[in-house]
Order: sequence, then structure tokens, then C-alpha cells
Amino acid sequence: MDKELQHECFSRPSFAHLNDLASNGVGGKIVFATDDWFAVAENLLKPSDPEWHEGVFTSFGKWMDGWETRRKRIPGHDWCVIKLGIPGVIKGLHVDTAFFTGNFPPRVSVQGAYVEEGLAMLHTERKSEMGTNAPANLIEELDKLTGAWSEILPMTALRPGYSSTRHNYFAVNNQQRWTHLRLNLYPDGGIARLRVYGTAVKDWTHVALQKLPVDLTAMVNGGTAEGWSNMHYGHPRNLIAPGTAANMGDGWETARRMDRPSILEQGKDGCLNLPGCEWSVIQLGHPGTVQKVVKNIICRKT
Ligand SMILES: NC(=O)NC(NC(N)=O)C(=O)[O-]
Repeated sequence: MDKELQHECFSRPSFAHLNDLASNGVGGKIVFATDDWFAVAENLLKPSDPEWHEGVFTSFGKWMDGWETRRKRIPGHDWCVIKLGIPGVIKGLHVDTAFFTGNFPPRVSVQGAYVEEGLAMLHTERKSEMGTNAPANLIEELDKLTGAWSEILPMTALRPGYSSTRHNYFAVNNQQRWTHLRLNLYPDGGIARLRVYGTAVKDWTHVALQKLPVDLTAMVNGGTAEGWSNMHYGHPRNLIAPGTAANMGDGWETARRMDRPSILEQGKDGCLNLPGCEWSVIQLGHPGTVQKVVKNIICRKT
């Protein structure tokens, strides 16, 4: 493990092991952004770590892996609206300013809303194109919906995107269920990633009536990874994420054990003599009776 990753792992707050409810890997989406000049807001929700490509420029400026707005020369501040892939209760935020050193926003705030499907307010057409900005009348119209938003993180100072300062973690103490977030940059600038850690909250009343089997471990049903022996290459929460893994990186993968014997021997029972095993603990979204266990080892060939 490199030094920076090692430091990050030890200083990471416990909420950062919960599920990222906003990641595009679980269906999170940007529904609106005031400005996408240097880099589009969709980058905020990428599950991958931010990258730096030395010497790479677009026709608008330096290529950046994050959401970066232009230097503002009109009144106001920049903001975007995120539809969570998994609506739920938020326990903490990670604002990663990686590589935004001279262009990160000095302050941010985050607001939340619970919006039932079909409500018109956030159903705007999104272009998502570098070098563009939203029309002033649309910004003004959406900005009027202040009543919909509740404060999750008040206006808070950020640290720059150097390796020792890029990870801005904020605990959230709030039991409400959210479907949408509004991320405010004060006044403008760039952020590499926004991770929104929490737990899905499901209405189980109808599930019980349908009497159909349901995946009690699934993230969307409130499952969380609570413990593990090792997660060197992949977090065990990947086991309970929606959809199919795109590659091996989308799974739970441990390091090879350092205490394995130099030469493997077979025991009398026909099994290999190996010390211990790896394990992970998943908290179910709801208590239930297990009828079937499905193990998907797609992408794992050995
Ligand atoms: N060198 C820069 O990053 N400049 C500008 N940003 C980009 N991405 O080019 C800026 O004005 O913040």
C-alpha cells in the first residue's frame, strides 16, 4: 500500500465504510448544475479515485477529473443538484478536492430534499457539456425552490487538493431520509468527488404483503458491510451493490494471506491444510428467514 493510501485508511472516519448513496455505480445522477465550464458535474459521482493527467488541456483549460466551474464574474454562487441512486439516511460526507489546489472552492454547503417521484421541480433537461452553463432564467427559477431544501452541512471551509489535505470528511447527525442533495460552492471552483455515506431506508410494508423472496443484504434494502478480515483490493460493500460487477475491481477482494504455507499440503480429508479464512459481516436491511444464498463470482476466474 502506498504511503498516502495507508494514511487515508487510518484517518478515515467509520462512516466512510457505509454505502455511497450518490455514486453513479448505484444510479446517482446530476440533474442540474449552474456551470460546467472546465469539467462537468457528473465527475463528482464517479466511483473511481480522481486522476491527474499532467500536461493535458481541453479547449477550455486544464483537464480536471472533477466538477469545475468558471471563475465567476456575475452575482451568486455555483451549485448543482444530485439525485441519490439510493435514497436514504446520510451519516457523513467526503468532499475530495484532489488535485484542485489553486482552484478549489474556499467553502461549500450541502442541502437535502425528499422529493416524491413525479414532482416537477427537478425534472429539467440536463446537457452535461464542458464549456457550458445553465441559462440565467432556469437558475433563477430553480433557486426559488428554497423551501424544498434543508441544511445538511452548513457553509464550511474546505482544504486544498494536496495529498495531505484533500480528504474533507464531515459527519452528519440527522435521521431524515433524502432523495436529492444540493451542493453549493462558494463562490465557484472545483471538487474532485462527493461521496455521500449512509444507509437506504426501505418501506417494508408492501414487501411483506407480496410474500416474494427479497435480498435482505442488498444496499437498496438497507444492507451494510459492518466488518471484514481484509479488504486490500475491494470493499465488501461491493458484494451488496446493485447490478452486475463490470470487472474484478467491483467485487470484495482480500490480499493473499502472508501466513499461508510455503508448500501447500493436502490433509487426510482431501482438503488443503490452510490457516483460517477470510470473512466479512453484512448487516441485513431487515430480519428474515434465509431461503436461498446466491454467490456471484463473475470476473473471478481463479
Ligand atoms: N490552471 C488552472 O487550473 N486554471 C483554471 N482551471 C482549469 N481547469 O484550467 C482556473 O482558472 O481555475
